[in-house]
Amino acid sequence: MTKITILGAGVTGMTIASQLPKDCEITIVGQHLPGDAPSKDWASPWAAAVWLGTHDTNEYEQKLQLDGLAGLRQLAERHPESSVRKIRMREIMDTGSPDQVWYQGKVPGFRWLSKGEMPEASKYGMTYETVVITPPVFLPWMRDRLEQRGVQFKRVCVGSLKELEGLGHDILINAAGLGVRTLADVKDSKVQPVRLQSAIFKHPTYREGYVRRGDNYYTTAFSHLDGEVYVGGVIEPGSDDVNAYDDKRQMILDRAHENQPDVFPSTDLKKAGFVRDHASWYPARFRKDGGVRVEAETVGGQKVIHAYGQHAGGYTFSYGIAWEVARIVQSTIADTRSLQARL
Ligand SMILES: Cc1cc2nc3c(=O)[nH]c(=O)nc-3n(C[C@H](O)[C@H](O)[C@H](O)COP(=O)(O)OP(=O)(O)OC[C@H]3O[C@@H](n4cnc5c(N)ncnc54)[C@H](O)[C@@H]3O)c2cc1C
Repeated sequence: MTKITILGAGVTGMTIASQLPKDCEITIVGQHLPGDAPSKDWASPWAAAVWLGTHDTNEYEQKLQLDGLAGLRQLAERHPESSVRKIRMREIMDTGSPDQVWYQGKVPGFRWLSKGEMPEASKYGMTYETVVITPPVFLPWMRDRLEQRGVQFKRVCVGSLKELEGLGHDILINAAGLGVRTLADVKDSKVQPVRLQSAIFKHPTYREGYVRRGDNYYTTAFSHLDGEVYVGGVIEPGSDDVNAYDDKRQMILDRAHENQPDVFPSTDLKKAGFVRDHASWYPARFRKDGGVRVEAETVGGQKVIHAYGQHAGGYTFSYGIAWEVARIVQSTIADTRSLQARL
């Protein structure tokens, strides 16, 4: 039986574990595990979390994202208790051109918006069916399912991949998110934190997703289909500051009001149903720095498969990365077997 250790118990590590061959013995190790008290030292519990096509991506990353949507849609259909649910998204673009929308015609229910469906100043827009996830439900649900199928979880904090060697695995999967910056034998400084301040509002009837993008701004309103709406946001690449600031909170509501006055009729936080701040960071490896990294490498004698760097898209890329890693694992096992057969 092939022994596999996965470093990282976020959405990336766990989705990978869920897609590995049944005859593998899998242990997930991490400093933070699903079910822990809330901590802002990892990203997965703090995602918005919707499938949203990342615009600045290459063909390979686009495939990973489409596979991500396919996997999440299957969960929505077969396991609604996972919190994954289908939702309609509306994207309004004040920048770029329609030919940059690589997912046109590739995601369910895609259609361009008519002029009358968009603000006058906008260039173009689209709507399609996507998914929304509630991380505090999804992460423990996935952990439970994996444990029921024999996957072990261990709390471990390491300074390098080398420190995991003693676990005796055949393959080590590195899904450590921002941790890859500091692991001594990875030290990928191209991965950086991106701070995102958003806010949660109560809204009993709003049940869709909305995004408006411009050159230097973006605004979002994602219903979680449970009476709460995630309203974003202020993005600051390079910062891991998890504090929420008054002026930014007000700016978020002002923009929501400007874009969807029917949903957010007041710019008064109390009247608008403000519930709480939502400020955290996600690990990103931008396209110019190589983008998402899914590849095998031998590190200090260990067979390692890296899986990290997916912009604001750990959920968007989840099953895409998991299927790609599973494919690399299968071919690594096949190579090892044929090598053994020749000896
Ligand atoms: C406000 C916000 C909104 C977002 N919205 C979306 C969205 O709508 N859609 C979407 O797809 N994504 C979204 N994201 C991004 C998403 O949250 C991340 O891409 C995703 O969570 C990354 O998951 P991960 O498993 O790779 O890393 P993480 O969740 O950070 O997990 C890393 C794991 O590695 C472990 N680890 C790291 N270093 C070490 C070490 N040295 N020793 C031991 N363990 C270690 C950690 O303890 C943890 O278990 C959002 C993020 C934020 C903050």
